[in-house]
Amino acid sequence: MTSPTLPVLAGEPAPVTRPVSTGRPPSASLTRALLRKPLGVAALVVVLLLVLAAIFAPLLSPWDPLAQDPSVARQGPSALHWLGTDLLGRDLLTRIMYGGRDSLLGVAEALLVMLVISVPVGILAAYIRGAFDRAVLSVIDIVMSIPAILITLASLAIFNNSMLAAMITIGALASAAFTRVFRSAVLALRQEPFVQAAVVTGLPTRLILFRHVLPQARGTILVQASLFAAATLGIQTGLSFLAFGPPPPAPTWGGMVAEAASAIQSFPWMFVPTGGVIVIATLALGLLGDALRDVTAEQVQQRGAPTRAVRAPRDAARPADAVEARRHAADPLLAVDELTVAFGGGREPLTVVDGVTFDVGRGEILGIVGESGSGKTVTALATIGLLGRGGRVTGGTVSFEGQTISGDAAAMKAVRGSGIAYISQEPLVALDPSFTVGFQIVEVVRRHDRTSRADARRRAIELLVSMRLPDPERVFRSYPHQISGGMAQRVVIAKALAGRPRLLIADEPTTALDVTVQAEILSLLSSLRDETGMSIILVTHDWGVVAETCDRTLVMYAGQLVEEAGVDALLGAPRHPYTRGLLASDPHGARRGDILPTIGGVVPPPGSWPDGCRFAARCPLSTPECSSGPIALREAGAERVSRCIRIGALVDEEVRA
Ligand SMILES: Nc1ncnc2c1ncn2[C@@H]1O[C@H](COP(=O)(O)OP(=O)(O)OP(=O)(O)O)[C@@H](O)[C@H]1O
Repeated sequence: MTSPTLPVLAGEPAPVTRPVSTGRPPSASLTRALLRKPLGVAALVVVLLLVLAAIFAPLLSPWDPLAQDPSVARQGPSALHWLGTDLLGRDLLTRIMYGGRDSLLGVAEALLVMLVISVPVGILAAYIRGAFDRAVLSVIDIVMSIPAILITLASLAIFNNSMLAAMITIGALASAAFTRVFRSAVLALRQEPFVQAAVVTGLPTRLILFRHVLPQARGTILVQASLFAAATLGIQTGLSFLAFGPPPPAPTWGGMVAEAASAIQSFPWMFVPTGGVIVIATLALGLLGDALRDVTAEQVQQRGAPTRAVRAPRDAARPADAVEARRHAADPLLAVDELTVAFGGGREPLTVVDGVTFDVGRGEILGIVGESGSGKTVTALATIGLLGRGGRVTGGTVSFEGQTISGDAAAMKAVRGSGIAYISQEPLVALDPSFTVGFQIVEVVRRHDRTSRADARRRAIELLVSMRLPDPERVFRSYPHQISGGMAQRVVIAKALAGRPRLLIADEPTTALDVTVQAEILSLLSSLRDETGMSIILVTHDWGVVAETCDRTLVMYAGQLVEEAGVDALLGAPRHPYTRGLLASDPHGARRGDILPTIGGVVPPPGSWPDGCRFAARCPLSTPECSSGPIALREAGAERVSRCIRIGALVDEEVRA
């Protein structure tokens, strides 16, 4: 018999699920995956049979569970009594079926209380964070330090042996540990691109939680619910074994085992069916939980690791660069001033973007280029307040249409979706797999236009049409996994445009697409700018994209802006050796048979930046002066700047070439 101890964390938290492409609505995929596990199916069938037998006991059994008949007492299995009779001649199978009502109902009560408390509190704590999260964590610590079994016994004493009171107490106390599990699951989900994409389209938190976060956490919830039910069944039967709960002659599983134990020498058979049903029910619930956990883990593996690992080398202490105030337009749409971003908490956060200043004019397409790790994406994400966990703006400001939005959560929220929209390089992960494309666009249209469902649907179709999609109606009805990468990127752009943003930040929007589709998407972005006057920030590695699409370009290196110029000027005559090196190694300009030049060495990682020019170690023009101290940005011609003190040598080489 299981001793009555409270279930705490029933195993490792299951990985959060995000269904993968299976050709079916993802809501069905967890069930279908479970049905492919024979042990999981067997466990599910056993649980269902036990529940049905308990519910329909009066219909299924011809015997009265309380009717005694001493003439047939202590009998083994027979045609009349399939599992035999007990010490007073009552049919054992009938009593087991009726007894299941009390035990299974008790488990259901505790489960309900546990879920009602822990799911919403865990999800809200992870999503809202801040003071609420801290308060929740403190309460969890306090509740988990309370000796649960004493409180359960006390509640039985206070409420006159009421099993309902005991089960409510167990559910409430166990909810502390499960709140922690669900909180962790949602913390991981918060980083998922489709949740971030929902945030960036300006959807309210309530909607994001119920439509996009809760359905994805269902795998974790189901796993924990099954494992908790298995543990609670042990407690419930343990309590009835100890004569808590309904008094004899009412049948209870624990009470029947106690009766069997009293006659273990004279009638050992009675122990087999009465103890057996508890063992089978507990095993089935446990196996069901295990199968669900396997299924959710497999789904997570299939979709790959969702978020980037945090790197934490030490940051070198450096004096701040003197960045000149530069404005290309009198009234820029977006003004970013000395933006500095760091990751990691504690006393030594790691700076990854360092004093970046730039504007975006109205109707302008601004490119941001640089090698991997130079800080392009972090700059773009910080602009719209979407830095992941551990990332924060540690200096500088971001202003949109003259209003400072950095450090002002309400202003940032108001601007997202309708002022600034964001699209990432992986369109498929930016779409919630649980909903059709149409539903997701309509949701954003309705949020911003506050219009009827029919009007929102019309506008969603119009948006899909304007994305030059071949069969917009079909795409509207499709789930994200049913469309190609190119179509998905158009859908993501349509969704981003649903709020009529004035600025679109496109982070490598064509990287995951094949060359033809890349060209189509870029031409689509250019014509959107021409037709709507929308500004665009285009983060890219590709000089071809810059040449064809952008008006002006920033070159970033090791967290800094190292050159900024109009595209023609930059491509024609770079004024930083890094830009020149990047252009020389561009495969677009290479001729067949030529060996493509590369820049020797690697970008120094955050935390290892030198005090002087960060490119000096890789620069063919560097002199000792380059490494003597921080290099400030300087004018390098009309409306262009460069962070290089060797511009003269660069120009000389250019003239000689
Ligand atoms: N979540 C994070 N935690 C810690 N460091 C991070 C995180 N995200 C980015 N970084 C670091 O910030 C620096 C800049 O990264 P970022 O993604 O902005 O570079 P990038 O120029 O956009 O590169 P890529 O072209 O490969 O996307 C890198 O050194 C990166 O390791």
